[in-house]
Amino acid sequence: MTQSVRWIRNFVDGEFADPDGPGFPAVDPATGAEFARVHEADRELVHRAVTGARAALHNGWADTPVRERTALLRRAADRIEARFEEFVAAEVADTGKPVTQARELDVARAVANFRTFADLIAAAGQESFVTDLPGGAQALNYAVRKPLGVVAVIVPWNLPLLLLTWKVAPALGCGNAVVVKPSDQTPSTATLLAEVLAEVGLPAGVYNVVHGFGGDSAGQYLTEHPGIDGVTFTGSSATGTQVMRTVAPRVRPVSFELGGKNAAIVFGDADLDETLAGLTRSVFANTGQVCLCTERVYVQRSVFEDVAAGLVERARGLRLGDPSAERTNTGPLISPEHRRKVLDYLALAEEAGAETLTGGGIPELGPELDGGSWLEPTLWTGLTNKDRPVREEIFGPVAALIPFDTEDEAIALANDTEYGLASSVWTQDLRRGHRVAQAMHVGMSWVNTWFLRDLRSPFGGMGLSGIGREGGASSLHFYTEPTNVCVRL
Ligand SMILES: NC(=O)c1ccc[n+]([C@@H]2O[C@H](COP(=O)([O-])OP(=O)(O)OC[C@H]3O[C@@H](n4cnc5c(N)ncnc54)[C@H](O)[C@@H]3O)[C@@H](O)[C@H]2O)c1
Ligand SMILES: O=C/C=C/C=C(\O)C(=O)O
Repeated sequence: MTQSVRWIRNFVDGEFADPDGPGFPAVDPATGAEFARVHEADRELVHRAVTGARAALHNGWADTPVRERTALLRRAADRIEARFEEFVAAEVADTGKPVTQARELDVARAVANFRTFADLIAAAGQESFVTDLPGGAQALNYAVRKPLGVVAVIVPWNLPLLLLTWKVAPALGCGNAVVVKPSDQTPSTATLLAEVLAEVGLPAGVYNVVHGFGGDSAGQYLTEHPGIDGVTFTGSSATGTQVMRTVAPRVRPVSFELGGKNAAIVFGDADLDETLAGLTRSVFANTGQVCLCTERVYVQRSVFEDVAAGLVERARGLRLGDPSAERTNTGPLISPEHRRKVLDYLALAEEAGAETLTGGGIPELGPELDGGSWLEPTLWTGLTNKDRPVREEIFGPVAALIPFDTEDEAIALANDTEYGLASSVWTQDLRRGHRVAQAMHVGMSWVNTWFLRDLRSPFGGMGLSGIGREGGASSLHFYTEPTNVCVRL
């Protein structure tokens, strides 16, 4: 008897939609096994999603009172909590990440994203000014913010639910309708979120999911659709360039969270244990597949050997294995193709004369897992800022350790990049911590910590790392259009 196939479905205009065709596989990166099929949205279904979203806006969603919208966001948070383990299982199946991380980061942040924006939107005021005119007259200037409209939401595969809800929560809370295009590699939680939003009463057409790929597929059909009022995109810088080119003719606003080549600077006075713990997270979290991850570690020469030895010890202590095991803290890369890309950088590093302090190969984890996209956590020395593995984003569990002597030299080395996303500075001299953190050409700079988040603060990067910011008022500004009214009194 043929085993029945489980399908991951599109969600359009309030209903699940199953276009004809073979679909594409949903694969568990930990084992390499296909566990479901995904219905691929065609151009017609994307068109239905965009036009249905527009209709939903005009059928009342855009005029829904703020308190109703924020109450719905809170219900969504509560419902995700009620179905927490379903979301964890879906995220682990798609990404192979450890169940402990999916619980503590990915799904927990989805709940926090909805609650944070419910609070922020409920409390948001409007800008207004009393304008003094010559002769004692006055005018009143006030801005009313209206929804941007139909927003294309395109997200990557590394933190699928976290990044999806980081966009959808403020977008819906501000009265927009969204058409979501998840990564083809991590389709599950976007569809599960569709169930939840329908359960909590979101009107049909306000949240839509179209599955597929980028170019010549759902991603491109969506961004080139004339019915889109804006695009919020998180992904690689190269794709960001393509998306920007696609929407340019219609001058649509874009919010871009793109790639990075993030640096850490470790000064000789840093607290060694705290720094090693922080760097182990910043280099190897999510198997190095976090946009904020550190791939360049600049260490003051006086402590270089101690930091290198300590990081090697911690890298070797990471526990790769069955994602469902509580002891596992490191998963696979997302796919064989991505692992091939990271392995190519390992080869480039060897050619450039790197010394591999630890890792550099494919671990043997036993027959259950050897079909997965596993890679040993890897650290190099012997590279410089001129080498491609130090200049280009790798997006894997690898980092180059490079010595420096002076503060000015460290700042120059860290800023020597076309990216500008994140950095971390490790020192017990907090005046130096503030000074160096502010000298970084990045959107986010941490001191003696990493990836510590206040969701009200601006998140994002500059240069090749993106356009605009998300979080707090930054999100509310992107997902609304202000009209300033001036009344002569
Ligand atoms: N700055 C951030 O906050 C942040 C967060 C996570 C990941 N990222 C970046 O994302 C990258 C890894 O994710 P990825 O491999 O999924 O990125 P990607 O750019 O390949 O894909 C991202 C999304 O865009 C879609 N897409 C691809 N081509 C498209 C096109 N022409 N038109 C419309 N959509 C298209 C993909 O299907 C996917 O859903 C890394 O570069 C990482 O740095 C950045
Ligand atoms: O991989 C990128 C991580 C992005 C994280 C956030 O957008 C966040 O913490 O809000």
